[in-house]
Amino acid sequence: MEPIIEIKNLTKQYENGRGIKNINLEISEGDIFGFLGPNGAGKTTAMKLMTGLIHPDYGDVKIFGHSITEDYERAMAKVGCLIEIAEAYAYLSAFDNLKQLARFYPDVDYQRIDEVLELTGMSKYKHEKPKKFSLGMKQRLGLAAAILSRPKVVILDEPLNGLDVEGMIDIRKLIQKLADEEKTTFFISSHLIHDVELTCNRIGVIYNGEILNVESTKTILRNYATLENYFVSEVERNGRLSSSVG
Ligand SMILES: Nc1ncnc2c1ncn2[C@@H]1O[C@H](COP(=O)(O)OP(=O)(O)OP(=O)(O)O)[C@@H](O)[C@H]1O
Repeated sequence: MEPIIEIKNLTKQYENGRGIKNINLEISEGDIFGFLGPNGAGKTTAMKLMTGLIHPDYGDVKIFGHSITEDYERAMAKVGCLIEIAEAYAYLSAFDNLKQLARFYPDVDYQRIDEVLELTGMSKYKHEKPKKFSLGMKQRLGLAAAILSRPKVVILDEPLNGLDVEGMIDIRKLIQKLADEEKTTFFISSHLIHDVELTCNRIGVIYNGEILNVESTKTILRNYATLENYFVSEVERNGRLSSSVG
């Protein structure tokens, strides 16, 4: 089966020398891929490159076979994303925010707006304005916006930021439901080990701008019992490798 997202030799170095180096990944249809790494590992950088918000120094990302650098519109046609803080018009209601976005999609009607508000637990705040929302409520609205057009691929940067336990469970269930029932493919970054373990079926560990390993959650749990053990082991193994090389 052709991968839905193909990342090849993706490299971006900021002026201060930080960034990501030579990332290679293939994501298949219906995967809930967890991009796990500590603060500053390079997750947001990779996701900004994947969604064309910044340009790579080297390498490319293909989504449904279309290059993000050469054929941006086609590559992004079936992609929904939420990168960094969810932006919304502070003085428009949650519903009106989504209505603004819906203008770009001919087949998104008011019923669909209500549907995504319901799916993300935001129906009761439908007529309230984001200026009064908590971080968790803004995240939920951002997620509602990301899935509004029924995208086949959803790219989410730290989607659980600011959510309480109930919120995390709700959003996890929503992600799994969309992956199961609609074969939506998810690419999710997180530094929350426990949540990645519960949500994702494949996991890539990123550390210091490089991918250390990619493995199915099942295999990780069979061999290491917990994702935390695996993560520590991968980081240590890599540390030893780089020190022995250096
Ligand atoms: N615009 C920028 N200019 C210079 N350096 C940057 C820039 N953006 C990010 N960096 C650096 O690149 C590295 C990767 O940052 P990035 O935001 O991609 O990490 P992250 O894994 O998303 O971290 P977090 O979990 O904290 O959001 C960090 O060392 C960061 O300081």
